[in-house]
Amino acid sequence: MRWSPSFFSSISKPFRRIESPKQYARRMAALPSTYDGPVPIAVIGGTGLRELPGFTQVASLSINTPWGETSSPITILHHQCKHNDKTVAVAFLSRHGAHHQIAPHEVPARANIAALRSIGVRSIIAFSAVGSLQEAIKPRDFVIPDQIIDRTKGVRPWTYFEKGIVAHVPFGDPFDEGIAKVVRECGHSLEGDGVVLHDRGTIVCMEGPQFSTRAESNMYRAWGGSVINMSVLPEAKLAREAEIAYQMICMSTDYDCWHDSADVTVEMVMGHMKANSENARRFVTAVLDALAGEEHSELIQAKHLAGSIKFGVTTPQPHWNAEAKEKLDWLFPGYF
Ligand SMILES: CSC[C@H]1O[C@H](OP(=O)(O)O)[C@H](O)[C@@H]1O
Ligand SMILES: Nc1ncnc2[nH]cnc12
Repeated sequence: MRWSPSFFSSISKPFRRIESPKQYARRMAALPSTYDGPVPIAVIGGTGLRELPGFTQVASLSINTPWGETSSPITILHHQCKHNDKTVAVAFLSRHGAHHQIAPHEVPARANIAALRSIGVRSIIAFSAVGSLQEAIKPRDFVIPDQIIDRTKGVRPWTYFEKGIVAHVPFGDPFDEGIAKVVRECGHSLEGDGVVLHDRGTIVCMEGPQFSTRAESNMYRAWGGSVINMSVLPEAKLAREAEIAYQMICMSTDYDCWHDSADVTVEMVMGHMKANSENARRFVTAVLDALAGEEHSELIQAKHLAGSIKFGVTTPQPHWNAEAKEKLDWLFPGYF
């Protein structure tokens, strides 16, 4: 069997021994633990995407935030751009941990987003395995969602503004249209080459970890849902509060349970992820190539969001709780 670099590390190398936590820790420890250069873009990997093979790992950062530790070390990858031969640094974080040991409701999203911001990240491309709620969105199709319906149950911490400092941010368009436009162009450039892309869609974020009942699945369809996952929230809300441009790329892995075909199982999700791994790898590479272009330098710095949170804070500064302020100062150094 010929070996080829694979996007989904463990599942797509069935004959390779699964790396133990100790071996992973040793591999990470061998990398430098600091990185000096700018890192404006991050990729958050989800189910089946725990690393980004094919990119050179140059550092592994362990960042402890006021909201705890991140899901996994943040690896810094060097990416050689196709168009201008420029090398860009990209941060990578595995949402469910290096060994998929973190359940959707346990993901430390506040720590993840805060840590990424602390190293300079201002744009996030988040990957997710999703169930399809529409016949036209077939397993292995990609969807670039533009709306979200929140069906989480309030068990996940979802804001940085609490305990004495109140703020409200606009969330009418939960994803970043500027980044989405680039992502859609990249997806379309790969069409006809095995990639099928749906430009828009509403993603339902359910609590999990159990999949939906058939009645729920049918209700989400009646609401106009296109796809369903367990992880776009609170990630997208926290990114907005942190003034980070955020866009999710969804890959359909099943028809959820509303469909006549077999009910969704983890095996089904993993099977489709594995089968489409090369397309997903090409998609993310194309997006990173495009975003590295000079014409997108303001976009990836999220200049359009910079300073926006200041208009959302309703608590007058003299009344701020000292502990809450200390945490916010970590997120926004020198800002307030
Ligand atoms: C293993 S199926 C359910 C699981 O898959 C998705 O994960 P992610 O969004 O991180 O790719 C979904 O949200 C659930 O967490
Ligand atoms: N059917 C489904 N429901 C929720 N999350 C999912 N992730 C992948 N498939 C899913």
